Amino acid sequence: MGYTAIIPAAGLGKRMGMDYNKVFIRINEMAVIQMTVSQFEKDDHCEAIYLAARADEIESMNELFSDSKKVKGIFAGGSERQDSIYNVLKQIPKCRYVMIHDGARPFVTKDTLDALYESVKVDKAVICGVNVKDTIKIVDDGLVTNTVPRERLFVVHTPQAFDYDLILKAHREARENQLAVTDDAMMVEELGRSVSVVPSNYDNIKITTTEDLIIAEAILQRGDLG
Ligand SMILES: Nc1ccn([C@@H]2O[C@H](COP(=O)(O)OP(=O)(O)OP(=O)(O)O)[C@@H](O)[C@H]2O)c(=O)n1
Ligand SMILES: O=P(O)(O)OC[C@@H](O)[C@@H](O)[C@@H](O)CO
Repeated sequence: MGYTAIIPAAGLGKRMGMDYNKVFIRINEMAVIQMTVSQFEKDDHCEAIYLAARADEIESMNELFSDSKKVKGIFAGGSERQDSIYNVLKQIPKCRYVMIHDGARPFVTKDTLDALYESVKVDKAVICGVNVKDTIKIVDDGLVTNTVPRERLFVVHTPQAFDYDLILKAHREARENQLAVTDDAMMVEELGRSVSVVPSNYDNIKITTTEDLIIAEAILQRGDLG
């Protein structure tokens, strides 16, 4: 038994400042979204991939993945990331486990996918991330009010892996309660359910601003992505 991947790619990429969606930016001839999807194509545990795309980009997305054996559906996204994911979740065939992964994170590795997959079979809700490298302070009106002990601080990445029934319920309740979230695990936390954590790595960046494109080129040039 494997998992189904849900990849939201229906954003605007406003912070990238380009006049098109950042997931279509090509680095070394390959669009970011193609790189992201290829990491799941290579993973034997991944049984199917579903994407969320902006309504006017579904056709281009279909063309990009017309030869894919695993991309089984591309659905219209919504106005927020969580709307895009819900729209996919409610339309896909019921499955045991899902991994939800940003279309804009092309460097997820097999190690991270394996750690999430092994853990979700036991824990039902699992995220990945890395330790904070910098000192973190709370600043109010330009003044430091607190320095937060960083040992317990974690930078959260995707994929996030869930039991399908649990994440569907979490999304439904979040919608009912108009809960705005920045990741999927927050909705599971809101249900009072525990969420476990496995390591990601510092390469698993989200392509968000132009600086990230320079890092992305460097990672690709290194040529050792797992
Ligand atoms: N309504 C939305 C918003 C975001 N996403 C996707 O969610 C992922 C992570 O979101 P983020 O980096 O915030 O992307 P954008 O919303 O495109 O970026 P920005 O906030 O700069 O516009 C991206 O792959 C993006 O395409 C989505 O599917 N639907
Ligand atoms: O807050 P942003 O819009 O940059 O990103 C939202 C999510 O994609 C992001 O929080 C997850 O990738 C987990 O970090």
